[in-house]
Amino acid sequence: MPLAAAGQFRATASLSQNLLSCRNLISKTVAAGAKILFLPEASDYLPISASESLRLVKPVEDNEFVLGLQASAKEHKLPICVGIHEPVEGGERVKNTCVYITEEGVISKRYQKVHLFDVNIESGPVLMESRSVEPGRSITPPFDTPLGKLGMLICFDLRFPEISLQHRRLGAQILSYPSAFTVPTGNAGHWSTLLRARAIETQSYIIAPALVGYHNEKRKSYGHSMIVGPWGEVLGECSGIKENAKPGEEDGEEEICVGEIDLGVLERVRREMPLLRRTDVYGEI
Ligand SMILES: O=C(O)CNC(=O)[C@H](CS)NC(=O)CCC(=O)C(=O)O
Repeated sequence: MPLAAAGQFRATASLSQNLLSCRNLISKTVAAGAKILFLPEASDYLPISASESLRLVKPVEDNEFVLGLQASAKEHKLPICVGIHEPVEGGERVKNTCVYITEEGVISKRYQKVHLFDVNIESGPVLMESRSVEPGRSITPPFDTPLGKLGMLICFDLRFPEISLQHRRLGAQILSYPSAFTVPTGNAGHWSTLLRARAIETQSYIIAPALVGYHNEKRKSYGHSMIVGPWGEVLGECSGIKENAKPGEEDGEEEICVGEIDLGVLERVRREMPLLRRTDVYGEI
């Protein structure tokens, strides 16, 4: 059965350093024999502020990180699905997107994050993503990949079951959630609980590559990249941020986890437990 890989690393504001980390993840993916590599949200750079993001953002044609990944995808005939930033024309904000790079090294699909992470939690985190990011307005319908039909979502989208159910209705078999999950929400169990819930209720494979460790003085991520099967079982998981991690330390090793994507298992789960909606009772959600 074909394997999917989810890659995990500690992104910084350096595109060239992040490319080196991702190239290392590509080598590990090729060595493991996996057929697609999924990389986290904001793999190109994790900015310390909105102004740094505006300074670093470039169209994909000029983005050394994306161009580097495209070359590697082509070299290894390895499709790569990766979270990046893209400019908004004449705007003061950027797009938080996920692009699918084919084994020919071509960007064939793109999704712009629809739900933005604006939170103010007393015990942390305080993040206002909408200050620097323009929200997307549409779903990218599920499309064919060597592993099955893929629906692309991003991080905070994970908390909104409606969008994943819509992907299922449109034919998705695999949902990807490239992420940079915060440590407090991860520690509260939200990450693994929500990923497994989305897998169980959509009866789909969930692939969730995540950033890990300290990105700068102010920002750190939870890690625990995960691949979950349509029965809710965790097929592969990376390690989490170290308990005593400090900014600037090499606390986020590059790591992949893999999972077998077996569409026969998926069809069986869907056949054995049909989830027929009672929209006559509660309407289409
Ligand atoms: O685009 C960038 O620069 C990076 N983007 C992110 O890190 C985003 C927005 S701040 N992070 C999340 O959505 C975390 C959600 C989360 O942690 C939760 O739902 O609990």
